[in-house]
Amino acid sequence: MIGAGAVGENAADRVVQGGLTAVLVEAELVGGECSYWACMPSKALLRPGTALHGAQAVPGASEAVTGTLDAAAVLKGRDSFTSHWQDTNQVEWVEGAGIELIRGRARITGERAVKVAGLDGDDYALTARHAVVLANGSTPSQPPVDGLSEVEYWGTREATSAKEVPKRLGVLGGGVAGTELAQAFARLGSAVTLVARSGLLRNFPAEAAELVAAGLRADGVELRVDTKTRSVHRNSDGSLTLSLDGGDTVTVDKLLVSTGRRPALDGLGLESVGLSASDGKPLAIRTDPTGLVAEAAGNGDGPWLYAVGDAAGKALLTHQGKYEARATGAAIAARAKGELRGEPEPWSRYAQTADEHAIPNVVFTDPELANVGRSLEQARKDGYNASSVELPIAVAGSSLHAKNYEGWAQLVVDEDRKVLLGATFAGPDVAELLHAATIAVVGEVPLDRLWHAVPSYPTISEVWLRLLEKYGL
Ligand SMILES: Cc1cc2nc3c(=O)[nH]c(=O)nc-3n(C[C@H](O)[C@H](O)[C@H](O)COP(=O)(O)OP(=O)(O)OC[C@H]3O[C@@H](n4cnc5c(N)ncnc54)[C@H](O)[C@@H]3O)c2cc1C
Ligand SMILES: NC(=O)c1ccc[n+]([C@@H]2O[C@H](COP(=O)([O-])OP(=O)(O)OC[C@H]3O[C@@H](n4cnc5c(N)ncnc54)[C@H](O)[C@@H]3O)[C@@H](O)[C@H]2O)c1
Repeated sequence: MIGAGAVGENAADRVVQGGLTAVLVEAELVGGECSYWACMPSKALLRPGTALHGAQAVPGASEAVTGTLDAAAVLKGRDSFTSHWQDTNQVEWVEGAGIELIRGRARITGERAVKVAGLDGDDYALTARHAVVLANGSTPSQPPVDGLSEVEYWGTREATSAKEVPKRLGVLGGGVAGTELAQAFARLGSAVTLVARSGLLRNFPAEAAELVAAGLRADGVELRVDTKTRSVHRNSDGSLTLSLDGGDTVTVDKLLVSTGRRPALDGLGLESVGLSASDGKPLAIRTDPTGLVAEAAGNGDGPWLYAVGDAAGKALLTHQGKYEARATGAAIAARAKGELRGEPEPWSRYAQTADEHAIPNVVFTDPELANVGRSLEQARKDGYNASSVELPIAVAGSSLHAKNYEGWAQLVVDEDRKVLLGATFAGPDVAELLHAATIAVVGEVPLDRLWHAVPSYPTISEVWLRLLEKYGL
């Protein structure tokens, strides 16, 4: 396994559980991006603000919570969630799971052959008996903004590990990372301006994204959407000035650039197994449902090169990468034992079938945005005879949850089979509603049976009943 992030760890674990041996090669910290610079620290920065705002929205409790966030305590809590950027516990887990660890940077030198430049100064040449798995994550993209490469700016690593809260923070990019971190820092006390060349959270239904935008505005974030950033320059006092299309400028003390990520495929030696970039585009790979890399030399004769998680580029999310890793690890072990030949059955334990139908996504802003499966547009594009039903979330559970609760929900229905293709919820604390939708999509639960899944009264889940009623059940 090249890369000991959450995904590599899971692939190695499954392989060992399947009776094989596994070596994890890690160039930085065991646990990867999610543990130290992504999911965990960003959620640790967001959660205190959500808890405080949640209490402030409940009459009776709001009178008791009249202060603001303690930024120093929030940063301290974040430090604890990242184990102070030490991977001792994760290394213990790896050893306990019977997995070998080599610290160093790996590259592929041929079929089943990996060379590691060890952090101890030694080189290691490894030959896999069965498989090599790319689980080495993704790298941030740098947008083509004049002057950006000449100034110091924050990526998500610097933002999630920040030791201080900047007075003025600029955020470039209106995706998930930009939106979450803009709100986290606004609530910690920064004056935040978020510049997005298109809208905010464009991959989600507009009604849901608009609720998040309203939440950010309420926290004082200045949103400059549909605005291109032309250039950036550094001023003599160290601040940075962004020049926007239309002539406006924004001056900030720190600039976070969060304009997407792509699989980290450069410098991995993939050209040695016939995989190279063409037409001036970055190298891209395709994987089958077991994670097997298409067109890698030798994969046709005896499957050996797999990619999972961010490196595979199907879904840049920890939980989905770990799911891919479980399927791939199981497939490698089964192929080694001759229990699996060719492609596996969809929805079997060797196949990453949910990647095609049900990727759950939560944006941990306040309000939250939670989504699984296909949007109406995607469903129609993919050839489904799809319809949708949507509603504001206004049930007894939501009105009890917070004063002036505002939320929105949508179900996307396959009209031919009368099953759900997707669902979206936006509103305070809707993330926990998502798994019910994921189960309904993965289980292809017929709507007339879903009707019998009665939501408890008074919970926010009662919106399910309202949606099904509006659909006509
Ligand atoms: C700010 C932010 C917040 C996020 N929040 C969430 C969230 O809340 N929920 C969620 O599901 N996802 C979230 N994500 C996405 C999530 O972090 C990734 O999907 C996840 O980390 C991918 O795991 P991975 O194991 O594939 O890659 P990584 O975690 O990147 O691990 C890859 C590992 O490979 C190592 N490596 C790379 N190249 C080599 C090499 N040549 N040799 C040896 N080792 C190598 C790296 O050092 C790294 O440790 C967030 C991302 C960001 C940026
Ligand atoms: N809660 C979560 O699960 C969570 C949180 C943060 C990040 N992530 C994952 O990490 C990955 C990276 O996050 P992200 O927000 O950087 O990526 P993203 O793909 O979600 O958003 C990137 C944003 O940058 C914009 N952009 C791209 N090029 C630009 C340019 N040249 N100028 C201006 N804007 C530009 C895009 O329009 C988009 O709005 C995502 O794939 C996401 O799935 C997940």
